[in-house]
Formats: sequence, structure tokens, C-alpha cells
Amino acid sequence: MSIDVKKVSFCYNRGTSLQKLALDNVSFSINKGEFVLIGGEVGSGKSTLLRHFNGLLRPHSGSVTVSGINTRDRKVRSKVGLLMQYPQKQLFGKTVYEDVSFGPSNFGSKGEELDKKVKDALNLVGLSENVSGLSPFSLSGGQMRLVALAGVLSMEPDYLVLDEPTSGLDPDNRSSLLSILGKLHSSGISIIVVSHQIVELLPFAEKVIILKKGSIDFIGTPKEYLRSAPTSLPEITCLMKELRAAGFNVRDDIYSVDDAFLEITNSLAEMGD
Ligand SMILES: Nc1ncnc2c1ncn2[C@@H]1O[C@H](COP(=O)(O)OP(=O)(O)OP(=O)(O)O)[C@@H](O)[C@H]1O
Repeated sequence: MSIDVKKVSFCYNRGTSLQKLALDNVSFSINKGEFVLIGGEVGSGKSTLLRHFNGLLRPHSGSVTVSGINTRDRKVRSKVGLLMQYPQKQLFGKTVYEDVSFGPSNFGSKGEELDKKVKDALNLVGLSENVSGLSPFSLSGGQMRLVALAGVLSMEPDYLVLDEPTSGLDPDNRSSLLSILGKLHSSGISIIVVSHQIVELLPFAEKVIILKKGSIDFIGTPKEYLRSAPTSLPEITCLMKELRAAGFNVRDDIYSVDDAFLEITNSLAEMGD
């Protein structure tokens, strides 16, 4: 079970004077259950690639398959959930229930089964069932984003694809979204995140893919990525590297202040023993 991208090329405005090659012979695989980060500079093709995962865009050459199903087959849409960059724009229902139930009800779910899917999806994103009857537009920006995410999760996708999920969120909403993604991943869902700020997501990731001008510039583990791109190391990681070089028994693959605090506290406790 995997998403297989094979020799994919995609061109906007093909055959016109505005022709723009956005993906150029891209190949890689994402295994079921993997947490994958996709980064790259502005205009490198990240959003174009992401729209290929559920068939919103189709390659002009090459193929994308999800668990063996070509994305030209609409069946993949129930396997791959896509949360766009401004997910609030995905909302349309008069009530949260209408929004979250839309996908499964289109696929034939109804009655108690549908109610359960909505309830489970709201639970997964940490929203109370009590919001079901409210208008999604009466909620805060962070909650609207969670309703949109619940709407994607109610389809019980194998792969969850998110475009810049933390952009514009305040620190509290950002960390609660990251912890939701961590939990979803632990439950077995593959998470694929496109982000300009991949560093904050590195602790969760198993694979990093960096695009450059529509081609793959890097593919590997977060550790390999950090080794290959030392200038993008967060300051806290640099500090841990310096402590380690100075002889302290601390790990240097630390990316957050909280983890650094724990690591340094443990190291000091060991020295005191
Ligand atoms: N609808 C479109 N019509 C024409 N060209 C487009 C269209 N969408 C994207 N492009 C071009 O295709 C290339 C890849 O764009 P894409 O949006 O996939 O990049 P990106 O890495 O997601 O950028 P960003 O970081 O700004 O979101 C860019 O050169 C962009 O200008």
C-alpha cells in the first residue's frame, strides 16, 4: 500500500504562449503510514504536486497511483483527503454537521452510521459534538480549520494531505494542530504536509522531499535533510550541537525548546549522580 508517483510531468497552459512546466519528471513513493514533509521555495511545484495525490490534477506524462489505483479513477478521492491552504474556504454548510457529513453522505452513508462518522471525526480533531448544530462560520478561525479537517477525516482516508496547515495560526492553535497531526499519524494514517516551515514539523516526519523548479532536489530522512541543509538548522539545534561538541552528554537531533529543556535537565541529573 503506497502512493507511487512515477515520472510525473505537468504543465500549466499547455500548448499556449503561457506554457509553464510545473513538475518535471518527478518520481518517489510514500508508504502507507508514513509522515512526509514536502518543502521547497516559492513556485517550486509543491501545491501542483499535492493536487496530483487525489486526482484534482492529472499528470501530462507519467502516473500517480494510490494503493494501486490510478488517480484518474475517482475512487482515489475517498482514500486521499486533501486539506487546502485556507481550509475555511472549503466550508459551505449551514451547520458543522452538514459540512462534516458531506463526504460520507455522498458515498452513501446515512442515519446512525453517518452520525457516528461525524462524531468520530469531530472527536479526532478535539471538537465537541455540541458544535454540530452551529454554523461553521460562527466559530473562530482555528475552529473553522478543525471543522474543515473533520470534514476530510469523516471520509476515513488512508492518506491525509495538508497544504500549509499551520500558516496564519497563533502559537496555541498551531501546537494543538501539530499534536492532532501527531495523534492521527500514531493511529496509522499517512500524513503528507506541504510547508514553507518544515523545520517545526521535522520531529514528526519520516521522509522529507524538497522540490526545486519542479524537480526533486532532495529526498531522505529528516536527519539526512538536516545534514544536507545545515544553514536551515533551528537555533536550538545549533545550541545542542555546541553543547555536545563541548562534551555534554546530550542528543543533538533536538528541534524544540521543550525537548532541549528535557534533554539538558536529564544530562545535568546524570552528571549529579
Ligand atoms: N493556475 C496556474 N496557471 C499557470 N501557472 C501556474 C498556475 N499555478 C501555478 N503555476 C506556476 O507553476 C509553478 C509551480 O507552482 P506551485 O503553486 O505548484 O508552486 P508552490 O511551490 O506550491 O508555490 P508556493 O510556495 O507559492 O505555494 C509556478 O511557477 C507557478 O507560477
